[in-house]
Amino acid sequence: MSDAMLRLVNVDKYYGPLDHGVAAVKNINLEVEKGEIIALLGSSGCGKTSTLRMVAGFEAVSRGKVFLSGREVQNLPPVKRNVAMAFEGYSLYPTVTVRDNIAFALKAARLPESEVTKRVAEVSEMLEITSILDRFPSSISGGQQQRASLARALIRDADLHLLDEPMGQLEPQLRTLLRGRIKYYIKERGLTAILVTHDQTEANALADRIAVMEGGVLQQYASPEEIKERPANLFTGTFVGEPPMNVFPASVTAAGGKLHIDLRGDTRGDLRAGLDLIYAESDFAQPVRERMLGKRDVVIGVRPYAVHRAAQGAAAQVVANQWLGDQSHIAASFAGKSIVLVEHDRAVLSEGETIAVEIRPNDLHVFDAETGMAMSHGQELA
Ligand SMILES: Nc1ncnc2c1ncn2[C@@H]1O[C@H](COP(=O)(O)OP(=O)(O)OP(=O)(O)O)[C@@H](O)[C@H]1O
Repeated sequence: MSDAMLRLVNVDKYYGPLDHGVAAVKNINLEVEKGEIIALLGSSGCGKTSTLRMVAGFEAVSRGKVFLSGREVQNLPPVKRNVAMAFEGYSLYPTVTVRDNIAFALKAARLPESEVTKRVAEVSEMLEITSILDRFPSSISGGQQQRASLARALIRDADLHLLDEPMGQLEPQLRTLLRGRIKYYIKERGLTAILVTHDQTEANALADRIAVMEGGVLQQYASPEEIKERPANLFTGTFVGEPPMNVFPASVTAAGGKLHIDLRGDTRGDLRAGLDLIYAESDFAQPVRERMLGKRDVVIGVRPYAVHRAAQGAAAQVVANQWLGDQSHIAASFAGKSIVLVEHDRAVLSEGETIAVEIRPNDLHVFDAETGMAMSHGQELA
């Protein structure tokens, strides 16, 4: 057996009868090593909170096993699992001050007074709540309550820290500041944490590995870089990355030493239909080429920052050009759909202007149109 801090083995969650109720989590397998920060990332209803609550013990596991620090815990109540939690709605005790709320677990564990004082000061400074320590929960804002609740969880010695949207109520500037500090705090103390978020920037900034979920199914579990560079399927490819990956249904054929990637246009509206991207066969490594040719229907994906304007490119008409202060986002009609380009300089382009865009072989992600699974990334097989 591995010595992972947390191990989920074939875990299902049904609300209602097994196999017939609402299937919120389907056959999840996940391992978290000691000292790791993991983000459960996905859109609303994908099952991330249900997963976290099963680990905490607030929701019963319908099927499968949960191991924490080597112990099988799925039948143990939350207090027996040695996990610390900051959950939305997991409220502070209203009758004691913020300071006593934060210190509660340490006092219960009979830590020396000086140690409690030191730790409360550290975590409060880190989360910018020192000035409200003597207030009662009812007299502080939602964002302050959230930080107090986070402090109460982070201060604890526990095998695992579970944080459900811990910064959901904070304004963007504060979130950005605290993200870095929370990561440092967790890493410095060697804590192991699972964070639930629907915010990919937060997941990328905080997590060592991201578990991307959709429809109750774990889609990919990998480092932020790996997920960006080698998305396991079309869902992960288009869900992670901002702006999202451009995707085009296509078919691939070879003739006369050339590889034709025929992007099938969407012929509705006044967008142009279809476009044939032509490459030399030798532009692609043989295994990649063979895999592409072996499938009738594929989906081609290319990240917005990998779409370049070039003298010899395929025609696209600019629909919008936005300067965001540090990069330009250009949307253009292309191959009967639209394509987005990101450029680091301020692009001087007006609506309706024709540009030529180039998509390099090394930047192509190819997915199986039928299953959505990745087939290749650039010159490597998936
Ligand atoms: N108590 C419940 N009873 C019945 N169905 C539930 C219950 N809690 C959650 N669900 C359903 O289970 C699925 C997964 O919900 P879950 O809360 O785990 O998703 P989530 O990804 O955390 O979403 P959010 O970000 O909106 O909290 C959803 O379809 C949801 O409607």
